[in-house]
Amino acid sequence: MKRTQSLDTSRVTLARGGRMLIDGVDCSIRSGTLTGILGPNGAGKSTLLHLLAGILIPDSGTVLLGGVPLAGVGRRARARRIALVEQALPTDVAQPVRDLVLLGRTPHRSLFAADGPGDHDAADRALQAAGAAALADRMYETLSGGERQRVQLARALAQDPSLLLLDEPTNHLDIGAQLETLDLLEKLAADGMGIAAALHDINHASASCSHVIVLHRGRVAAAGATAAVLTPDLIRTVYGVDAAMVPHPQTGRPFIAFSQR
Ligand SMILES: Nc1ncnc2c1ncn2[C@@H]1O[C@H](COP(=O)(O)OP(=O)(O)OP(=O)(O)O)[C@@H](O)[C@H]1O
Repeated sequence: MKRTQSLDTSRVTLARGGRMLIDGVDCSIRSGTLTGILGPNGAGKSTLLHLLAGILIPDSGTVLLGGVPLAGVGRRARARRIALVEQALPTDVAQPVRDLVLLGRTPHRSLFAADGPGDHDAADRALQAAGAAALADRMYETLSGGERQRVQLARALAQDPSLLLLDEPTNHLDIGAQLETLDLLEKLAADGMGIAAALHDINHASASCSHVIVLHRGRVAAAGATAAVLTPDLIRTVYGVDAAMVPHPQTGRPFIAFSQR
């Protein structure tokens, strides 16, 4: 079981070029939950993830890690608790996959120490969990987009974080790999990790996320338990499309059929 951990934002704002990208956002990511961050293109999903990861500093408001201002947590201490898988994956990394995944262990080692057996075990477990074990000896730059996605997830898991932030983690993946990834995220959350994932596929959120935060033009349009938040009204307001909900024939969870208004 992971150490209990939380990320909270309180009235967080960020402006760029005279525009509010994030405008007074309050949100919470809790241990043991898988939270989908939803919203149309440009709504602020990636920006919010970067604020939660401490990569961007808010203009006003606070981000709290376990109740402590994130701004005061050092980089290594932060990296021991929070891992981020970015949307734009690097392509020009001339490195074997195993070495790249081992980089996830850096925050856990003393500054100039070499990788120990524990680090190699953690990297192997992460590669296995992310479905990337067969890629361990490949050069990263020769991988396909979907293979890179798995390897970056493995690097983040090797970091052994309490909080995992992912920007469109099913991007580039075929349907089988998408479902495997969502299943893995659900299992990690059930095991105590706090996970937030920006998702475009609302049905992925409906099927897998315990909670959702729906952003619209940099603000929270709605947040809470997934089934309560994802209503046809909300979807119409935020995405401008009609939505009909039916129970999924296998899981019983809401399945959403979309149509243009
Ligand atoms: N450095 C910047 N300067 C100016 N505008 C920016 C900057 N970074 C992001 N933006 C704008 O902020 C808005 C939010 O961007 P963000 O990437 O967070 O959206 P998103 O919800 O992740 O979008 P998508 O679904 O398209 O990935 C967009 O309109 C984007 O153009």
